[in-house]
Amino acid sequence: MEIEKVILRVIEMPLKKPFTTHLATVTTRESIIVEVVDKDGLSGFGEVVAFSSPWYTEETVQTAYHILQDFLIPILFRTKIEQPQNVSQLFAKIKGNHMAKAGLETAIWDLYGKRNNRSIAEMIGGERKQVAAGAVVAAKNKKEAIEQIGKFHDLGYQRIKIKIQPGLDYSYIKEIRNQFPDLPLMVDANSAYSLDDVKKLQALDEFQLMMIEQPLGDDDLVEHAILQKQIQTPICLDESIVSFHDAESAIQLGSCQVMNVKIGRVGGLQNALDIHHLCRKNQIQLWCGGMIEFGISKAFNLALASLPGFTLPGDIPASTNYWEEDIIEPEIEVKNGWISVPDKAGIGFSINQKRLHAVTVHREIYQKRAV
Ligand SMILES: O=C(O)CCC(=O)C1=CC=C[C@@H](O)[C@@H]1C(=O)O
Ligand SMILES: [Mg+2]
Repeated sequence: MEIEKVILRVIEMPLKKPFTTHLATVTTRESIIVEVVDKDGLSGFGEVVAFSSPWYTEETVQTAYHILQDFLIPILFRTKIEQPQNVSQLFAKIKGNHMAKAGLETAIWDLYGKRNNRSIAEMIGGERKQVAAGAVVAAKNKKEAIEQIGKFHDLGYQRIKIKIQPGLDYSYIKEIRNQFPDLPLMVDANSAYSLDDVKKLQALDEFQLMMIEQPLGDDDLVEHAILQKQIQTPICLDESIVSFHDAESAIQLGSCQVMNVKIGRVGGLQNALDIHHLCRKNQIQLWCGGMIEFGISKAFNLALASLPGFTLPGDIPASTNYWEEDIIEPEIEVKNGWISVPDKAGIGFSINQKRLHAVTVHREIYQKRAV
């Protein structure tokens, strides 16, 4: 594949409702949409899921834009890409910046799929034709959260994830359990606790939670292994797993029983596949995490979640959960708690060019110079 042109678009869209965690509240989502164009004029699309500020990882829209423009795109123009599986190695000499790398690497996966008339799911070995819909409730207060849980429950979502922190945990979950005793429920702490809170976290064992996501430090593996020996609830890691090596170390240490895989956080689809194969071999359950992202990234999440090792519902809601109108068509729909995995070429969705244009706040074209 000869990439002739790369187009970077910064897009901005308000969320239908604020997304609140103890770290930050997201009301407007900024992302970079990456378009790679080959010599025949065919386009592939990827999405950089970094936020506008470094509250989840150290990356931001600005840092990712800089790394793409000044390093990754020039590397791409100097190299003939045989297949998308090789792109992550191509970027290996650039340290970190996983979301910037994933945005470009996934665009190349989409282009390759379109050129060869193969869906992403088919190219990566996906087996499921539909994946379970899962929702995240990140409301600003308990009352609103319980209302949202009721709505998702009625829509048939197969798992609800809520945000917890010290002071918003035991009584909050108890209230939810009183109203929804059998709801498949998990909690995400985004590193709000420390080993001083072991007793608080042990108390949550009474609620039959599916898992507790990232209770401790966002770069920790050792303390999570210590904690897992002291609580019944399975620990799931998110922020701590940014590479294949982290996943290997977490398994060796016994830091978790479940992992949330996000293509952006681990630096691309191939890295996510490598983690999938490792975790399958080591009986670590997986689910596909979300990044409050748009339909291009969610399309890759659908393909990833169709793999056999993704045994738990992920953060995969309908497009209408966050957006008045998504940038893909058709939009992602939940039917009786399930979402179909597209089997059309590439990401399997068309780009809603009118909507993409309407939400684009900055656009730049990078042309491969004739040598
Ligand atoms: O994309 C979704 O539907 C939810 C995403 C989500 O829960 C998160 C996105 C980014 C940071 C966190 O707040 C949280 C997570 O940690 O998984
Ligand atoms: Mg998380």
